[in-house]
Amino acid sequence: MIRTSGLGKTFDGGVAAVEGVDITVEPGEIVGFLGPNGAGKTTTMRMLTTLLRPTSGTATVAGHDLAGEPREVRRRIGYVAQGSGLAPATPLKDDLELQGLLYGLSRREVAARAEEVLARLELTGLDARPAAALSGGQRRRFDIAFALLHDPALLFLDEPTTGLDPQSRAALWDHIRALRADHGMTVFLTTHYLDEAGALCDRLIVIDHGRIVAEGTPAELKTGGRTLDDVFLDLTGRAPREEAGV
Ligand SMILES: Nc1ncnc2c1ncn2[C@@H]1O[C@H](COP(=O)(O)OP(=O)(O)OP(=O)(O)O)[C@@H](O)[C@H]1O
Repeated sequence: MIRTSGLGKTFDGGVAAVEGVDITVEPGEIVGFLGPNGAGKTTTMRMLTTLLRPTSGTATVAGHDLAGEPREVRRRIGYVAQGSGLAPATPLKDDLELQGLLYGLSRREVAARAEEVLARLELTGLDARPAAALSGGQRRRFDIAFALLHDPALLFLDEPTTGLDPQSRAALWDHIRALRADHGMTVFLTTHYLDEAGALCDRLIVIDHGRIVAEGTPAELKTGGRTLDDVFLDLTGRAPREEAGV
C-alpha cells in the first residue's frame, strides 16, 4: 500500500528533514511512525500525501506513483493533519457536504456516505452542531469522518490522539482498530504515546534525524525485557513523554 525507495526532502535553505527513507506498508496493516520532535515524521507524511514534493527518491502510494499520478493517490487516501482543521462556527454537516461535492460525489451520495461514516464514528446527530460545540474527542472523530468521506483505502493520521484525555484516546484507538477490522483499512499514523502505539500497531517504524533507525513489531523491538519507552530512549536519546508534553 506504501512503498518508498530512498525518499528524501531537503528544504530550501538546506535543511535535510528526511534522507533516504525506505518504507513498506502492506494492505490492512496499522503502522506507527515514531520519532522525537523534528525527526521528520510530518515531512514524510506530507510527501506521502502529495502535499510536499520529495527532493529525492520514489514512492508508490495506494497503487500509484507519487510523483507521476498525485491525483490518483489523493483519491485513494485520507489525511488527518496535526490539530483540527474544522471550521469552528459552521454546522459540520454543511462542511461535510461541501467536502463530498469537492470529491465529486452527488448530494445524494454525500448524504448516504456521511450517514455511514458518522454512524461508524458514533457521531450521528452531532453534525448539526458547529465544531466549537463539541468535545475534543468528538472533534478528532469528525476530523477522521472528513478524511473517510470519499472512502479511501489508506488513512494517514498525524498525532490523532495528542491533547485528548485518556478515555477519549482509548475510544479513538478503538475506532481506528474497528476501521481495519470492519473495512480492511490500512492506517499509517504518528504518535508520541508509545504504550498505545505498542498495543494498537502491527508494526512500528522509528525515525530520527530524518533516517529510519529501527522497525519491527512491538514485540520485536522490545528486546531484552525493555519497554518501548526504553527502546525509544536508547535509539534517540530522548524520552517520548517529554516530547508529547505529558
Ligand atoms: N518548511 C520547512 N522549511 C524548513 N525546514 C523545515 C520545514 N518544515 C520542517 N522543517 C524542518 O524539518 C525537520 C523535520 O520536521 P518535521 O515537522 O517533519 O518533524 P516531526 O518529526 O514531524 O516533528 P514533530 O513531532 O514536532 O511534529 C525539522 O528540523 C524542521 O525544523
